[in-house]
Amino acid sequence: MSKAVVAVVYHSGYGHTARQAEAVRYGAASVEGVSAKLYAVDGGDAPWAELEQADAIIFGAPTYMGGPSAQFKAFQDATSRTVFAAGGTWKNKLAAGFTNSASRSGDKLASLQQIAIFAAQHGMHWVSLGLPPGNNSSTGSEDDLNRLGFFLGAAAQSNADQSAELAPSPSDLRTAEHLGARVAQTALQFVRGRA
Ligand SMILES: Cc1cc2nc3c(=O)[nH]c(=O)nc-3n(C[C@H](O)[C@H](O)[C@H](O)COP(=O)(O)O)c2cc1C
Repeated sequence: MSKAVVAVVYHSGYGHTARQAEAVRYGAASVEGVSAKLYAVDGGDAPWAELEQADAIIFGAPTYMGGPSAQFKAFQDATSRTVFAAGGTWKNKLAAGFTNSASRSGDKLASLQQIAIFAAQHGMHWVSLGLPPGNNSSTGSEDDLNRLGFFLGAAAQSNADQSAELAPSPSDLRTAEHLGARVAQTALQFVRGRA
């Protein structure tokens, strides 16, 4: 049976989004037949050849000032030359996104939208979160999966006064794992369907 490769590319300034990224990778790797690898970026350098081997790329960044961090944006901008102008080498790969910030909203949606548009510019197929919103009823709680109620990708919230050992919350990390697993399962369907 064919196997699928999932890459998780992220930036994290202070470690919180790194924990979310590791949860995404863990979820993807939990799917049999899938290998998943983390790639931290901090500007315009990235392991381009390795990313080209991936069947799916999951992008993640902290939300800074209402959008993906500048370091992640520099990575995105670099793909104009290394991926787009190089022949559109990410076309027809799967894509998904995640973001983390201090406020429950914190304008995270703007970051996910920006990442989804970026994926579309590369001709990638966007995979949504695929979970109902949690914590939106009288019986809901902060422990619910997708407690922040996003559809486009996985969201996490890290209290501004807590270190990355304490935040994001366990429910946000489980939500991130779910996204990784969903992308991995979809990648297997694509890889095996093409085979
Ligand atoms: C420059 C900067 C801008 C920020 N802007 C936002 C924001 O727009 N919304 C928000 O909720 N949190 C904002 N934050 C808080 C971060 O998103 C939050 O601390 C996050 O956990 C950082 O993730 P990291 O440790 O992976 O860098 C900002 C933090 C910094 C340093």
